[in-house]
Amino acid sequence: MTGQPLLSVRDLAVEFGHGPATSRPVDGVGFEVGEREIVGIVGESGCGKSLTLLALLGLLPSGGRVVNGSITFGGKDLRGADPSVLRSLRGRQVALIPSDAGAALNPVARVGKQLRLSLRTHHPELNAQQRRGRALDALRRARLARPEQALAAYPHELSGGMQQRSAIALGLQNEPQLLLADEPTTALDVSIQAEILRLLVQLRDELGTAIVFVTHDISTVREICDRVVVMYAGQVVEQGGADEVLTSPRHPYTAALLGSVPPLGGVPPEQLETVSGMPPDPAAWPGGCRFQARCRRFTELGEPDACTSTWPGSADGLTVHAACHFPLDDSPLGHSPVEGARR
Ligand SMILES: Nc1ncnc2c1ncn2[C@@H]1O[C@H](COP(=O)(O)OP(=O)(O)OP(=O)(O)O)[C@@H](O)[C@H]1O
Repeated sequence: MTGQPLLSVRDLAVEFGHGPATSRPVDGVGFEVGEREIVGIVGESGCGKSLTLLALLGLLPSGGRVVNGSITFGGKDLRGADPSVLRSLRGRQVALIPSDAGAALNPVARVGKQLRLSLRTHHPELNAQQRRGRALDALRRARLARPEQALAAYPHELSGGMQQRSAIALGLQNEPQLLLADEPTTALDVSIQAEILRLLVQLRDELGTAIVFVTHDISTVREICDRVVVMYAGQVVEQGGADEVLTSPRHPYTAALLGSVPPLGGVPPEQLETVSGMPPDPAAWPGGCRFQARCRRFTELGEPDACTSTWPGSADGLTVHAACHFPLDDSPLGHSPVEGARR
């Protein structure tokens, strides 16, 4: 990344509950997103990916609060920002696309009306005809085959893929600088998933929108992301260029995650690796490295004290190399010394 990042997150922490019932599912997350960059946040279910995105926009679920860290977007501090500032930012400069397009679209309003309403909020200077034109353009840009028809349709009259394209059109029609996409393809068929991923890359190329793409599926990161942030148990354990991290992972967790997907372009092995065991509980994080209980390298090295006593990441959460006391060397992936158990 050259120059100032568009988005900079440092040491972000989110808590729920109080007293002994306090949990901290996001605990010291740091990463940056440059202009026009596609950054993938990847990790198993429950590692804190969605909460990280929601915290950026001040949209945490009830009871959730940001208790530490900084969020800077376009040079402005978002953590301390007034709710009205965040409201005007959302949909205009930053758009959020959830995994379930149904959640982004109002089921009782025609798609065209929803697009026009959002335009009216963010571009009051446009007249009705201009709004209709812009809405149609947004649907065309999202590659909806029959945009006029989609404009007049209720969401339930559209297929899952068309709904997701409409949600993308809604998110991108105000040409935001940053798009936050939370598992935008999980609810879709595999062939449609690939089309939506291609669409996101095309839109970045056409509009210059930076994208933070959240997924538990590391193979989609391979396809579209410039950089990758690997999260485990509320923390960033590794981040860097997607090619570098995915071909030469340094954190045993990244290597184990990669063992659970077929090799790119290669013949899938008879059995995929999986990461054995369960992640720890956000209400009772273990000391030291949180991956230790599932890490084969920890066992192979005779359970070194460092792993149980000290967090190996950086203090501001911006772990560029692996947050591991005994990272893997730079040998290309193939036979990682740390693999999950066989299924
Ligand atoms: N409303 C809530 N109240 C309390 N804890 C919550 C709440 N929402 C989420 N959590 C906790 O935060 C953890 C992280 O949730 P988050 O949704 O960010 O995970 P994720 O990595 O996005 O998972 P997934 O891939 O399944 O969406 C969860 O495991 C859960 O323990």
